Amino acid sequence: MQQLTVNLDDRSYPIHIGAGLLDQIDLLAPHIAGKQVCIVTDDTVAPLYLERLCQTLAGYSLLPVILPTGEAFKNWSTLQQIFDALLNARHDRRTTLIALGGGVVGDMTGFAAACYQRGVDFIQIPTTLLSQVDSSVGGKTGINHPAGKNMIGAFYQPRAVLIDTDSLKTLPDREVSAGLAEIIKYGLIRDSGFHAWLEEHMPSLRKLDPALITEAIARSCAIKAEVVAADEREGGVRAILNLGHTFGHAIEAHQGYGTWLHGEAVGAGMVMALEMSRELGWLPAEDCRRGIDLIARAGLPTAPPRGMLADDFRQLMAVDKKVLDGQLRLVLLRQLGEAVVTADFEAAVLDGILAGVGQ
Ligand SMILES: NC(=O)c1ccc[n+]([C@@H]2O[C@H](COP(=O)([O-])OP(=O)(O)OC[C@H]3O[C@@H](n4cnc5c(N)ncnc54)[C@H](O)[C@@H]3O)[C@@H](O)[C@H]2O)c1
Ligand SMILES: O=C(O)C(=O)C[C@@H](O)[C@H](O)[C@H](O)COP(=O)(O)O
Ligand SMILES: [Zn+2]
Repeated sequence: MQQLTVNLDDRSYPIHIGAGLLDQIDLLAPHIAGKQVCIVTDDTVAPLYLERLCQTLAGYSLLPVILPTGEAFKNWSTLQQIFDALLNARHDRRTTLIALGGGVVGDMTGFAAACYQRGVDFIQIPTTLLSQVDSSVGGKTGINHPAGKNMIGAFYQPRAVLIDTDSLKTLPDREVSAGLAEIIKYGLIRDSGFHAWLEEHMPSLRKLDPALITEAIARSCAIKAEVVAADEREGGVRAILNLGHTFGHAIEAHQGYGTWLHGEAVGAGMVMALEMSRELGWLPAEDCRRGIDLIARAGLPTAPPRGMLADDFRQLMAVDKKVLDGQLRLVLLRQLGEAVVTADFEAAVLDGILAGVGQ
């Protein structure tokens, strides 16, 4: 088992990574203050892992809450189901919420924990590759709005993150590719050596080779933990974790949440960001080609959906959370492994990128 730490002073927390961790009560118990535990999951993950987690937590008073699966349900009415269950079962301020599932369950459980009785503890047990390398770490929680992704939420850190790599065995290939999008992101924004390592091992990573995927998870979590520790509430550098997301979130909202997976939209969005960085004369053409090749080799889309027009992008990108005083800011690359967050680009270059969409 490996352990990393997200360093945030008195709110620091461990990330445990290994096989079979779902059975290890000693990793969970230190982070559960009271007797009440509410396990939030979805109706795909529940039949796979809920029973096992309940057995691990047999000494506690357990309240399972099973939400409908998918991005389309990351909204107010699903969130309300969590509050209803907690109130009906008289959970008090010492309750601990546990998110057992992918990023949708994690984001909603974290937001519920941030709001319930003005804040209770929560633990992340991520079960998708994407949630293991990204969403379970860093404390961004929230729900979608029809007008834009993750528009309502809070920064609220978990007490611990427990990554059981065995849970990946049941993950569909399409979800593996979606997770690889965020892994590729880390190399592109922060670590060219990691990018080269991913180029070398992509076929085995897609097959979830146990040693390699564990290393990819640990390296990804280490980068995310470092960026979050430097800038918890995205006042500056944390925004580099948004590479491809301004385009990607627009794709998700335009297509209808859940039609394109988050990771797929980020894959296509990163291609747009890479191409824009090259067109600005910042990113060498060879680096751009390598980035796009790796995204394609991960089984991800490299172009936005047909039929999504430049104006669709413009409208949805205008509500991106990085927009300040009406000015769009994008995450772009100077070279492989070095990202910048900037509004300082020629509008014509973005026009050129958007002129190519819709075909
Ligand atoms: N908070 C953050 O920092 C952050 C970072 C990245 C993404 N996100 C959010 O995370 C969400 C995407 O997360 P996701 O890709 O995990 O999607 P998801 O939660 O929808 O899970 C994907 C699918 O896999 C299923 N599943 C989960 N674990 C499984 C397993 N072990 N075996 C089989 N099936 C399993 C789920 O039921 C679902 O159908 C988006 O809403 C995105 O905005 C948040
Ligand atoms: O943790 C972050 O910061 C990220 O930006 C990680 C992203 O992968 C993730 O999709 C996040 O939810 C996007 O945040 P948002 O603030 O753009 O909604
Ligand atoms: Zn993301």
